[in-house]
Amino acid sequence: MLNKVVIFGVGLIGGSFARALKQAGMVGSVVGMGRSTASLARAQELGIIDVIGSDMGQALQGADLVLLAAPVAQTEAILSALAPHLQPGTVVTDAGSTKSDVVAAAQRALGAKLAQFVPGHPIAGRETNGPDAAIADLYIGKKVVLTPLPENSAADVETVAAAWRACHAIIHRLSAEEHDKVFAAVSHLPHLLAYALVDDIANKPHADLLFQYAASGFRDFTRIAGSSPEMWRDISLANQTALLTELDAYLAQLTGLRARLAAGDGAALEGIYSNAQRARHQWISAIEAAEQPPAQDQAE
Ligand SMILES: O=C(O)C(=O)C[C@]1(C(=O)O)C=C[C@@H](O)C=C1
Repeated sequence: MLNKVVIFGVGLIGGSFARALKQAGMVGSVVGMGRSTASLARAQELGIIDVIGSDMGQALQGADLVLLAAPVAQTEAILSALAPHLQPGTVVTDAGSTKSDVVAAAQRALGAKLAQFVPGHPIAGRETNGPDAAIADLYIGKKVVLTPLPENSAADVETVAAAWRACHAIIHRLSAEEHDKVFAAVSHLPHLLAYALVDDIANKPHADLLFQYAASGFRDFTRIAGSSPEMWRDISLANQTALLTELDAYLAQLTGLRARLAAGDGAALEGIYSNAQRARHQWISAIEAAEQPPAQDQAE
């Protein structure tokens, strides 16, 4: 049970965390902090948070857990502001989609209090944001990747893991570097590609005609281009190196596909499409199989 939880950023991610903890009866009171007074007021109106925090010292007083759920570029500023008020016994975690930059920011901002920061990343989201998008079941059956620091105590890591488990998430662990490589490939690159495709179509002189006929294939491929541009700008830059590596690999794939298309090499195209179709079927089957039994943590 967490008596007091402080959440920076009460949108989809932070707001859903608060809602899930409340639904689980895991939290006494939730204090919301953030840049947008309108969002904080709305979160309070919706019952997501109990109190709007204005004074950092007061907000952190007696807090068991602090969650940073603001765009990753704000991590260092938030941690620097809270560091002087951070008391022993308070555990800080985050929900950032990148981890190496977050760890570096925490090292700079927290200094001797670094041990109290347990980095994390819930692998859940939608293309909508803001407090109105927050739902209690966002994390059910979803993975949360923790990238604990050597400085963290096992008890603090467990505090964070237990909070996410109360949201019915499944805990995994990776190093920050592994995490950033993996998510560059399967999350950050797809977002960049979706934005690129929609931007490309939108900039064509006959865009209206194209959008008029775009159907479910286009909708499925580009759903994530409806996500927050600010959040994805920050993620792209924070994970620049790994994202560039994945983008280069993808460009090479496209160049190869282009050559085969230009050569009219149907067999080669079909070979690539078949390989992708097989891999996708296997991936979907594995997800469905994992969803069957009750949620279990990955062997930690
Ligand atoms: O489903 C979406 O809309 C998401 O963008 C979710 C998604 C993802 O890429 O899968 C995006 C960012 C988060 O860090 C984790 C999950």
